[in-house]
Amino acid sequence: MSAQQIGINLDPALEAAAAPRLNALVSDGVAGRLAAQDSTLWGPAAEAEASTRLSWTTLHRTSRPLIGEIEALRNELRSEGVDRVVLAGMGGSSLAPEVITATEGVALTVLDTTDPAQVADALAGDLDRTVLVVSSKSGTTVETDSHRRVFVAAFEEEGIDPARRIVVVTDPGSPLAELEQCRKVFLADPHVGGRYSALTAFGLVPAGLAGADVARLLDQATLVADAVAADTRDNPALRLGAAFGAAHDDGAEKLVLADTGSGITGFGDWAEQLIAESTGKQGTGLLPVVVDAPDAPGFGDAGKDATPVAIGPSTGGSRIAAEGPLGAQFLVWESAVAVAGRLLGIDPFDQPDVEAAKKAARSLLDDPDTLGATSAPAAVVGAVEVHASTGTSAEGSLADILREFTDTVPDGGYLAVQAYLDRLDDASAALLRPELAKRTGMQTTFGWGPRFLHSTGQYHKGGHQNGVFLQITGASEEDLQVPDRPYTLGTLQLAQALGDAQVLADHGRPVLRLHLTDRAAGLAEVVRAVQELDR
Ligand SMILES: O=P(O)(O)OC[C@H]1O[C@](O)(CO)[C@@H](O)[C@@H]1O
Repeated sequence: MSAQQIGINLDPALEAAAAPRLNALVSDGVAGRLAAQDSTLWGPAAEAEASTRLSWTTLHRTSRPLIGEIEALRNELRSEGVDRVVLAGMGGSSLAPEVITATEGVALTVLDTTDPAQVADALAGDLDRTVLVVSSKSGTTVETDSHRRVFVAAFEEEGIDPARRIVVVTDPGSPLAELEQCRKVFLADPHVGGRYSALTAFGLVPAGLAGADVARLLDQATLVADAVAADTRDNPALRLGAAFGAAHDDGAEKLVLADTGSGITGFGDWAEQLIAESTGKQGTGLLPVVVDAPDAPGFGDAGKDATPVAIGPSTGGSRIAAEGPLGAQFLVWESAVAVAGRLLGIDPFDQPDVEAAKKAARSLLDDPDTLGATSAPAAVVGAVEVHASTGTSAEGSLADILREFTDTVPDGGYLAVQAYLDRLDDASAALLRPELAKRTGMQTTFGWGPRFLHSTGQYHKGGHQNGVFLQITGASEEDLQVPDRPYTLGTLQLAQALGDAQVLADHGRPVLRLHLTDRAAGLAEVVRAVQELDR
């Protein structure tokens, strides 16, 4: 493979619009300065944060010693018959290993949910063969802490010593770094933020333990590293970053990502967090819209507010196409988003609005009565309870309610579907994205809660304030108590939905929550109602 194998193709109009930005980036020496970890690239306000966030530019070299350690532990575990890997981690602590293993066809069970049924499914796997990787940079993320607690209890119940079956990935100094009940702690480089951590221990340990060839990823990144560090007009990261900046400034702030035959599985979900959490702040940013394929609604028919981006070869509808192997794409996209941050005038390394939703969820958990009161429905239609925030109506049929609600999306705005459900058993909820996009003609995103809170959640609150939010929550047949905590997973899941809805409403954004009292029947009713909408 040569560096040329990572190609960024732009349509001629975007190429022309990006050219002045590309020239400025080259003459400012941005690529070389980024490779040298110059924290002044994003202005004085961002300098302190950036000075502890740039080690990702050299991970293709500095992560090498990890490979042997991972291999040794994998061999040890396998010799004990432990070959099923479950990963507990949110956002940057699970998205990279998920795409790495999916691309290689290697099995990895990812827990980035508080849905009781989805967690129960992971617990129902063969625990005799299971190792749990607990990944958290901060060591304090509530979802990951809950997963660890339920797995410790389940291991103990089966007579399995949790200290032999838990592997930790965390930053030095985090509470998890001190965890006694674990087999091994991998300390990651603390000078890399979660969404830039694909080639640190956060990406490599779970993927490598599951059986992925992680050395190859580092090789792929190495082959493109010189091109990414070069202050030249054909630098793929500068080209991609300049195109993002030009598209944004032209009003096409949404990046519609579709795989066009890249050979990578699920790259959009990883890129979604990188783009949204890095750029969606101070009322600006790039909104990633991940779609199933180039023929999905929103891609080929994108309007002036959106840029169709092919992951893989260009297609008729794409304006940007990024081709190359996964390890190279990680480095190119991380660099491009950092460059776009400079062009947009924001700090690409903080996530100032994520904390607000966490805080609101925490205070709801502290006061379960409020949780009960907030969940009284404004209307009930079959198996669907309707909860509307100020400014949205709960009158008429489900289709009427949805029609009136989607009409509140402003010109050039977007509709976000947020499903706090089981992404395996309730997978059909994802159909709502193409259905709504097709019938409303609006850019529509879809996210599983609480996973998206660590991804597009930052943009929703911090980015362009033109989103309208459709939450779907559902009753759980069985709930799971979180050991030594005063809440169940189901309560936590609801508090997360209500907490985020509260913060969105505080930002003046319309929120409609549909609660499914019977998940299958309720989902079918919602899909039917959406199908009654027309443009
Ligand atoms: O690794 P941690 O500290 O558990 O955090 C998980 C995720 O939560 C966030 O900090 C904020 O949502 C992400 O940036 C990060 O990837």
